[in-house]
Amino acid sequence: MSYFSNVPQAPADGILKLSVLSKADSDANKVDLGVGAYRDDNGKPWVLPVIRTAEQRVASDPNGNHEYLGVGGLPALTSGAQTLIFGPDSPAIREKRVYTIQTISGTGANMVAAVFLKQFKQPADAAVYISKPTWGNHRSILQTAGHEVREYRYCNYDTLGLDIAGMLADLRAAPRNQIILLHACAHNPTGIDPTEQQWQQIADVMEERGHFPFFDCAYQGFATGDVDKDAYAIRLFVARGFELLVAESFAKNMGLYGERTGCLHAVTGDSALVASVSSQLNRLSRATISTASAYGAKLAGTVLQDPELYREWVGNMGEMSRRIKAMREGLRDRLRELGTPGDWDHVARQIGMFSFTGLSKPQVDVLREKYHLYMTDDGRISVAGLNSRNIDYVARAIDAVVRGDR
Ligand SMILES: Cc1ncc(COP(=O)(O)O)c(C=O)c1O
Repeated sequence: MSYFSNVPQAPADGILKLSVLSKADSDANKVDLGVGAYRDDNGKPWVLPVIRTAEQRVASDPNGNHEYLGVGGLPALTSGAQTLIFGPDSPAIREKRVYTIQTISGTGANMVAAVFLKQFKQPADAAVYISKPTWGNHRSILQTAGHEVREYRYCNYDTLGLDIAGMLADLRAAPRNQIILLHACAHNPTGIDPTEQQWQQIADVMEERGHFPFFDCAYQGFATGDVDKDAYAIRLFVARGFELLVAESFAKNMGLYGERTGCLHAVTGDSALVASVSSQLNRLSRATISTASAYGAKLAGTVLQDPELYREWVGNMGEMSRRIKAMREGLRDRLRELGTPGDWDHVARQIGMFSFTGLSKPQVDVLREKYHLYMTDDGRISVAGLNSRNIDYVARAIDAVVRGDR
């Protein structure tokens, strides 16, 4: 009998399966609205112009690019990332209450946070609460680290808006001192974020119940086009005195998908605790990956540290965000023109890279099989995959399935 005979087949990852199906489809009309990667109007990956400049700078580095960074990562990245998340005037940075470690993109940051929390959470049996729905990998990461995972209500599936009453009720009803995973901005998969006032309500309930905030920030700059506005929730929680963790990814907002560049930030209430917290995060990193990779960190670090490149980056993101908004409004307008049954305003109202269309699994299947249009089974589309050449086709295909095409 094989040593591996007790290994069951793992459930397929929805997004990866979709991307395999889409790659294998050679139809001329194919539209891939699955993966959340930024595309240009020709459907090709868009390399940010500022990253092209950073590439030239890094290539001319006289010290070469193959040096080992050492545990903790590249200081230019970790310090720049700290300012980006917490703001230039952050009390937590000024009072030296933050430790930042470089990670393998946002996924690695989530995993280091999950393992750290499993070892040190108080109480030891605290569960981690995730939004319903959330990024599919959250549950997998948290369970792999050994956490009990529970859900709080988030999406109102009738209006495709935020179920703030349900969310607050679930955070209130949870036992005290639980860990609450929150999307900092541009919620994946729904494209629905709390307003500033709703974030304050969330903070009120979390404070009342002693919950610990664990922010996942994978799309800073994608919600409003402004990195500072998109950090509102995190900065609010810090200003209100919460201790917290933030997982940060540069995959989307710098277009560094393949470089796997990210950070994990820990904010403590007391600077004296940073020494022990950082020693444990360094140990976890050392035990799993030693240290994250250098090249993407140098690119992102260069952009974050150079005021001129930083301004250019903000401009690039503004451009991305305007294009996504135009595509959202374009899709809504076309569906309205076609008289497609249903209220499609939510597509324009939602934010970030993703939208919840409200289409059903059977409708999603017909769109894929008959129209070569790829979206996840829950009806989520990556708006970044729309462009001026495919948007009419997408609207007509959606119109057909909504009217009952099978
Ligand atoms: C909510 C959320 N968190 C984290 C990630 C991790 O991204 P990456 O590991 O590519 O940085 C993603 C990517 O899809 C995401 O949507």
